[in-house]
Amino acid sequence: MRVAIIGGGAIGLLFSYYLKQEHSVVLYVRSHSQKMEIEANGITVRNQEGLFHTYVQVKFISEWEEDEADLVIVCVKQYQLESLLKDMEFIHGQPSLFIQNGMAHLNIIDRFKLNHVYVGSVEHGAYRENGHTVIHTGIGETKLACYQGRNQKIVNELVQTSNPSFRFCFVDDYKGMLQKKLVVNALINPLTALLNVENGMLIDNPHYYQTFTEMFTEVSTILGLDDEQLYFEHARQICLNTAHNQSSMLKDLEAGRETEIEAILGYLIAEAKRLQVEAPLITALFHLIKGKQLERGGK
Ligand SMILES: NC(=O)C1=CN([C@@H]2O[C@H](COP(=O)(O)OP(=O)(O)OC[C@H]3O[C@@H](n4cnc5c(N)ncnc54)[C@H](OP(=O)(O)O)[C@@H]3O)[C@@H](O)[C@H]2O)C=CC1
Ligand SMILES: CC(C)(CO)C(=O)C(=O)O
Repeated sequence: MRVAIIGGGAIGLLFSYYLKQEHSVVLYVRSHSQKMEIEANGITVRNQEGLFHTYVQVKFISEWEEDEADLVIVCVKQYQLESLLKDMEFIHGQPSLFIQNGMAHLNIIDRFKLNHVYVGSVEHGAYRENGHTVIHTGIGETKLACYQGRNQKIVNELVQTSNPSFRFCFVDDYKGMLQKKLVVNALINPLTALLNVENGMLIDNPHYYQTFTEMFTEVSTILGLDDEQLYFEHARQICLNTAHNQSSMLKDLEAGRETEIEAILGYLIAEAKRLQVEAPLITALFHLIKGKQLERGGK
């Protein structure tokens, strides 16, 4: 399959490396220096087993040619999506997979009226060390679901990608899949970022855990979750499994980057308003994260 990957960040590099093993991959980046770096060094992945390299074709996003891919995997952050889709009208007709955390990207996708859309929930952990190196910190799987249109052949080709360190699995219910990840990110990311603690501390410290459970009550009410216990246990378990990780939001704040707070709590607050449900705790956390971003020179 011909796969186009947009964005050479942590996830874009990770997907490029693993998918290159079985597919034809073109990685689209926007900076000249990153293009040169990848052309010179290839892509390097570091995981528990060592350092691995591969070479992929790399192009500027401005060099996109129509019908160049069977599947476009969009690996930019949620807050970068709108301007990408505005600039790249030509990808609108192509089967595309969006892997952003949170659920706010669905509103953006809806506005652009794309034809064949898959959404994904990435359970890997990764961060970019430099323009061509990604550290694969946690091996999980990528869940895929159909959002608009359906081309089972494309999904099957990904599901059949056989590397045990990079599995895909198809799920029927896109909403349940995204909500499950949203609950995890809503409970873990803002609290760890504000408290400056590793994920496991939210369970170990009884005061933080109390807040974690109160946040869950608010999130669950907004999302109207049926099987509350299942969602709560899932989030608690991820916290334990990633006990020594720093959440992506904590890392973003520390590095002075914009966070994905709008995609996570911003989405939930908008839902709460729409449903006329009170959400004082997550609203406070939302503003505290926005405040921290401002303090560090962001928006
Ligand atoms: N990292 C992780 O472990 C996980 C991430 N995710 C999700 O994956 C998404 C991507 O995350 P991550 O890879 O960490 O983020 P990064 O910030 O590392 O990567 C985003 C990349 O997109 C590039 N980009 C932005 N706009 C454009 C554009 N118009 N054209 C071309 N490239 C563009 C950026 O380029 P530049 O470098 O030039 O700014 C950057 O390299 C997020 O939404 C996140 O929620 C989900 C699960 C785990
Ligand atoms: C699962 C978790 C919370 C792991 O840190 C994550 O997805 C993130 O940090 O964004």
